[in-house]
Amino acid sequence: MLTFPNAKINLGLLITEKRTDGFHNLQSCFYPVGWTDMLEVISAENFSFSSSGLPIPGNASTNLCVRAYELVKADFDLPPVQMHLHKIVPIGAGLGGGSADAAFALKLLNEQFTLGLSVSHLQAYARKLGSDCAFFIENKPAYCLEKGDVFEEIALDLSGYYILLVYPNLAISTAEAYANIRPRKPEQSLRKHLQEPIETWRQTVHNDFETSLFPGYPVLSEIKQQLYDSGAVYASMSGSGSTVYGIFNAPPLVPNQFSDYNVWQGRL
Ligand SMILES: C[C@](O)(CO)[C@H](O)COP(=O)(O)OP(=O)(O)OC[C@H]1O[C@@H](n2ccc(N)nc2=O)[C@H](O)[C@@H]1O
Ligand SMILES: Nc1ncnc2c1ncn2[C@@H]1O[C@H](COP(=O)(O)OP(=O)(O)OP(=O)(O)O)[C@@H](O)[C@H]1O
Repeated sequence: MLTFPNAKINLGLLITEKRTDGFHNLQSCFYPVGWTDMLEVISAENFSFSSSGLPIPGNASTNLCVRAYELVKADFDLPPVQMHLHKIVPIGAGLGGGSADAAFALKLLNEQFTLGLSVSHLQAYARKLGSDCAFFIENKPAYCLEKGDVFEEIALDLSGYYILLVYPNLAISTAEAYANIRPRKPEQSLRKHLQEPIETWRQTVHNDFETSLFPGYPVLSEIKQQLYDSGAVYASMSGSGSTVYGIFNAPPLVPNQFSDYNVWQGRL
């Protein structure tokens, strides 16, 4: 069976407090985007995992797809499988790519081997693999709280808009980005701002990681400015970086300045 784990963007991201478990509570709207990896799982004599496309740092045995398989296998009599991941979504990019691979592996195993796992059961497995993972089980726009793994409905429909994602070939580790952040209680409601017209977001919808990362990586604020100069109605860094995205009313022309970067554009 073949599946296409997609990326996400964060529309606003407030880091509100450090938790006693070392993680941080946040508020953000997660929104799926169409930049995808490819993951194939077929039954086999022995278990194996391979990957192609972008090189994935670390040992294959710790790949999140393998960890997803092992997690389910601990509870179910899963047969051996051959897993192949073709990695396209940049890594250390704030796009949740690894988390999507893990969540889609869980969903695929559930379907392929008719395990009968419910959405909440799949989300419980996903939470064990990473904070961003649970979002990708339902994979629909959601207002996220706590570690980013507790969801509230949000009526937000950006279909009709276009997005340009710009990864400046700069991997930022999520753990390091969090280590340099100063949490703060929100003064205004992100949820309320997101319900207002997108043209107002430039003034009201912020990603707290921009404050801590932009001074050290000026290329990020340059890309954001170039996106606005190219006509974006809203532009921001996603997650803990380094991808910066712009949302447009019409398909954008990719500025020449981005020719050395890994870019993706499509409809929202
Ligand atoms: C920045 C975001 O992408 C926003 O959507 C996520 O919060 C990151 O989620 P993720 O990549 O799934 O992160 P995890 O793999 O769970 O954690 C990586 C590291 O990031 C830090 N971390 C992550 C999530 C969170 N809510 N608080 C944290 O402090 C922790 O140091 C953790 O060890
Ligand atoms: N399937 C996978 N895809 C990407 N990275 C993976 C995967 N499995 C394990 N990893 C490990 O996770 C690390 C990347 O984690 P990190 O959270 O920084 O990036 P990400 O998954 O691209 O998403 P984000 O930047 O949004 O958190 C890689 O360096 C790699 O060691």
